Amino acid sequence: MAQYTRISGSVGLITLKNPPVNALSAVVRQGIVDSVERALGEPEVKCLVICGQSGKFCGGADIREFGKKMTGPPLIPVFHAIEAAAKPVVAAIEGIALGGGLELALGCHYRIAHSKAKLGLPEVTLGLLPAAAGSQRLPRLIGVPAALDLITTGRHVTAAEALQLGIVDQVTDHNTVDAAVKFALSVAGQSLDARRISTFPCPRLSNLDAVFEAAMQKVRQAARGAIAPVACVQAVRAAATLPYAQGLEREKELMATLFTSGQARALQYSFFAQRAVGRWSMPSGARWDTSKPKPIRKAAVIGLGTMGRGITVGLAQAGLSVVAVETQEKQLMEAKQAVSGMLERGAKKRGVSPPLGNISYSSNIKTVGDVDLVIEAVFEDMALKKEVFQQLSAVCRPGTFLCTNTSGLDIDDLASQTPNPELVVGMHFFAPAHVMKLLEVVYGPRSSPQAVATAMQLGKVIGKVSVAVGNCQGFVGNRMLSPYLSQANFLLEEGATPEFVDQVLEEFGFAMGAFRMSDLSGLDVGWRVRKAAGLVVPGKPARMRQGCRYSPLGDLLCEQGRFGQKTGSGWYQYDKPGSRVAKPDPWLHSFLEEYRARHGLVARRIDHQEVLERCLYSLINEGFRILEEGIAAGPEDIDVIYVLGYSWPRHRGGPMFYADMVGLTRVLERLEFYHQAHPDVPSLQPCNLLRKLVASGTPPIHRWREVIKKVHSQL
Ligand SMILES: CCCCCCCC/C=C\C/C=C/C(=O)SCCNC(=O)CCNC(=O)[C@H](O)C(C)(C)COP(=O)(O)OP(=O)(O)OC[C@H]1O[C@@H](n2cnc3c(N)ncnc32)[C@H](O)[C@@H]1OP(=O)(O)O
Repeated sequence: MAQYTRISGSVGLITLKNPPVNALSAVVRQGIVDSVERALGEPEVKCLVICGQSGKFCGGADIREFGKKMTGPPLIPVFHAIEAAAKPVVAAIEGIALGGGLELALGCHYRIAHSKAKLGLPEVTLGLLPAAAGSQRLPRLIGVPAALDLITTGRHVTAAEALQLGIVDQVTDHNTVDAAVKFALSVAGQSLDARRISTFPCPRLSNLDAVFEAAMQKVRQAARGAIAPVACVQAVRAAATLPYAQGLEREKELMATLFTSGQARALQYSFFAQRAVGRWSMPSGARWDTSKPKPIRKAAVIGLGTMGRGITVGLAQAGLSVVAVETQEKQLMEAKQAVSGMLERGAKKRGVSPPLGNISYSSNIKTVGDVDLVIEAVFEDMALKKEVFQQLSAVCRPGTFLCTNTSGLDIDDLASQTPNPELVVGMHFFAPAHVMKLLEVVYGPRSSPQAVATAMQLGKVIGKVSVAVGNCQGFVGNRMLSPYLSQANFLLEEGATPEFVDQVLEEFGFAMGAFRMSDLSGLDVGWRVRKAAGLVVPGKPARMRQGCRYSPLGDLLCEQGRFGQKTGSGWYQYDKPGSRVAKPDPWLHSFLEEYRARHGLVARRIDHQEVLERCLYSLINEGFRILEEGIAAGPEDIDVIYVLGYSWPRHRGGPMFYADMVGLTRVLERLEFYHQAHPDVPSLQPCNLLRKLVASGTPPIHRWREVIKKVHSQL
């Protein structure tokens, strides 16, 4: 609702009340209309102030209303009524003014913001555009280039930047509502002619076409097929070239296409999924709301390779004390220098001082005796990790949580090295660990709910989106990647090139195709895993292993020292080791031809559809297996992992959401088709849960959990 009160005798105060973020639901919109009408009708009231309760101005339109029948007054006329008011209306912005929240403020005559407030038009991140006149008012207020930046990226700006841009009129460190009331009283009675943004001409640009061409090129490059950023540029162009009323019409037209699009659905699903994963649960019944995390003040990181360094930076930046341990003195010195550099660069970006003093470096593992939690980040080798865990058990004080940053090793096996396996969990970071948002928190059968809650909470403290997953080889992300990469390799055997497979996957929206990504991560990583699993038979590149089809192509490249970018060659060639520009490699093409000839394989024409379906549906099928086994609690967990950790295009929601969009029946049919053609590839065999979902009438994704529960109860 919106509450109307009179303060200081002559100020009408409208307070938006809709926890948690005062979103503009139908009731709130109606409340604003009623309150404005009332304030304008009261002769004693000289001015109005609009604020939000609990220190939050407004988080925008109520996203939960999208897709439902619209009720209540639409936003545009509400904001026009405010702008047209004959008495000054001041927005008192505390906390947030986002999307419709900022558009509401732009409808007001003045804006006062608290210094800690954040403002922005993030609609583009939800597959929309600021269609409550934001795309028309903002360029008129701050000019086209700045408006294009804010609207196409959706980035939030601080109050200081908002002041500099001209979005707000004043910033205060004190009580914002008091400041707004004082301000409103000071301007009461003055003409409002120059305060109605919709009447402003859009600031002229001499190079208008060039500016919009450049903006369009930039968004198309960054958008990976997303349509909202393009529509945002078109809407701002309308503001720059058309009278306000016509610009509004264009805004409406563009919004109409976006509003019902699959991309908007996917992005809004992704928004809620990212929040839903915080409400984790384990098959044991342990849950986020019944498991209390222990506060972590001091942590240790063991092993200062690339991952350990990034984790140390993340912890220190979040204000924790960190003991960073590396037993090799030379490595320790190098790591210290690298970590300090990372902290300094990060601090410079954020305009703060680097938290160098939060870290103490040591070459002795005994120095971790007084920490609350340890993150082991040594080389991905089980024997080495076990040794470290035995040492940690001897030196850590009782109750210390022992976490391992493994990307797929058995958590339970590691836990068995300690007298307190309940304190052991996996914390699978993604490189670069101080940048990537995703953290897989892996629980073993003996991990305590408190250990899981603590790791999940620590992830949040260091700015990660943490997803709790069960223990299995590769956990969720890497396990699903395995059939995807296998299919990509099989396609090469059958006639495709790495460039073609990557092109199809990149057109779908991945930042990098399977081969470019493998070259970046290092081909030796998978090689080591396959060796440990007994799959690599040097000198004998047979195409079957353990009764299933196997492609030794990756192993053969590794045997030649082609590990990807770092060695200057892999699936592609690079100018020099470490170079990032992948070029098609004639050597690889002849290598593939020779390989096919040696194995009696005849290259055939493979089309886009086959590449996409085989790579994606095999990955999705593994996702269903993961749900069936209870390794992930719901499809949202998998989708968040893929969007944040594996560059799955956000506007496609994630693999499980994509399967829902394509239609489960279609996914099942195509898997059946490909499995018939490749009966020796078990990952193409549709899994039980997928069949059950189709048999139970293909319920929409938000109802899959009901079927999963039934499957679990039958196991
Ligand atoms: C045919 C044409 C039809 C046209 C129809 C036109 C209608 C629209 C017209 C105009 C365009 C206007 C569009 C918008 O305004 S879209 C919304 C823009 N706003 C945002 O994108 C903000 C989204 N929220 C956030 O970024 C964050 O939540 C936050 C910064 C506000 C707060 O962050 P934090 O403190 O970390 O809390 P949480 O993120 O965990 O959120 C708490 C809780 O609140 C829920 N929530 C947040 N924002 C909204 C919202 N705008 N609507 C509904 N619910 C919201 C969030 O989901 C959390 O709840 P939980 O999921 O249950 O955990």
